[in-house]
Amino acid sequence: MTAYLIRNVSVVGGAPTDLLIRDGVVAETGAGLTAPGATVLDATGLVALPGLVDLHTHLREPGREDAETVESGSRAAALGGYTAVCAMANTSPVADTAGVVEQVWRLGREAGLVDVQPIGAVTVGLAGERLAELGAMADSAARVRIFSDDGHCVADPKLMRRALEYVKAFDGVIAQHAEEPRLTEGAQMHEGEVSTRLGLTGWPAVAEEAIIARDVLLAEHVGSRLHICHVSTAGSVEVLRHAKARGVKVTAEVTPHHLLLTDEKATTYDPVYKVNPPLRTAADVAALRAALADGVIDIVATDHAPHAVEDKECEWAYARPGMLGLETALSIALDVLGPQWDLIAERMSRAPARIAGLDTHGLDPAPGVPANLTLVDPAARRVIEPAELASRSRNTPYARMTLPGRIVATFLRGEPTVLDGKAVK
Ligand SMILES: NC(=O)N[C@@H](CC(=O)O)C(=O)O
Ligand SMILES: [Zn+2]
Ligand SMILES: [Zn+2]
Repeated sequence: MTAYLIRNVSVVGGAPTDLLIRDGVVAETGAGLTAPGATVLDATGLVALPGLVDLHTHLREPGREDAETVESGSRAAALGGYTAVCAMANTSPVADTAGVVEQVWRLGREAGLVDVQPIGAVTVGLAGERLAELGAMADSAARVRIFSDDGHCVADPKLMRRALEYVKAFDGVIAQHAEEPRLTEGAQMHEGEVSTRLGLTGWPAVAEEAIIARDVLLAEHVGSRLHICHVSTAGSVEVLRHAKARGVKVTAEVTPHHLLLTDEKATTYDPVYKVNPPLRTAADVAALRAALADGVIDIVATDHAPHAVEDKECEWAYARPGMLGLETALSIALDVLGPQWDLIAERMSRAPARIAGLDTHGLDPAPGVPANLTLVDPAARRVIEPAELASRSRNTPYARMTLPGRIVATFLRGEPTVLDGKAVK
């Protein structure tokens, strides 16, 4: 194993120091380190963060390998500064058995670019009718702890209650895609002034807020852990604030796109802006940013949702919802939050690692800590070229935008997965 001596790096925004990485861990830190035989990286001006952890990634394998594979998604993740991703269960077949979650887990290990932690489905086939074999997935080699029907809402309150009760035994968590389906039939975009103007069927904020309100009450009743996927409205933030004040064990995520973009984008009719939940109003964006700063929203999660060209470059009504996220998330966070490195480390690495129970991730670089980390150049600016992305898909809403920050290197257990901004394998 090669040792790496990273010189003059700011650890989570602190004063420049050296980091020696050896045998998979951070061996030493301090000014003026020497290490004969180590590969030296001059990191002057760079910031070291604990490797980013994404709680919400769609890898599309098995089933839609044309849109993404575990390997291509892992490479996109590493290039985005991630060392671990949680892979959503809405694959084909659905990840609702020990067999499928073990397959995804093994493919992740073989790719070896990030740790891929499979998420298991809550219900068989995501159909919302019968609970999947949650215990078998938890006991499998993949050690599943997060369960989600993402893409669909667990709409039946009785099933949701039973799922929450079931995962309590092994400290699991149910990650809910909060969407009351009866309120979003035929929905194409956020219900509001813009949808009225465009004559498109709306997806009202209350469809999200009603499910979150119900589920925080259920989680409180049962005493289980609940996680809310892709929170998108100001009203949801108020429900979560209330629940957290009562001590409910609820955590919540916001996506980079909901922190930056609004429903005005729909006026272009470009389906790249079609996403679920939909882009909301500027007032929602402001409330989400404030909630991320004050902790009512715990984490940024990408909801990286690759789609093949034919599913995206068509009429708005026929396009699949979803956007790429892994390769641009840190840049959007930098744009939105500025260089608040401790906050970025907390919301994009430490807190998601805690929620997922990934105890070798989300740890600030310090002696003895597993060397899962990323080096960011905050001064760099880059133009997003869809054709240059490592993802197999091209549906980024940031095409040709100039964004701040660049991932220079990523280390997974002491081995570089990215060097000089390029994937090592
Ligand atoms: N976010 C999306 O718009 N799409 C996701 C599903 C989901 O996250 O709900 C997908 O799988 O494509
Ligand atoms: Zn979802
Ligand atoms: Zn999703």
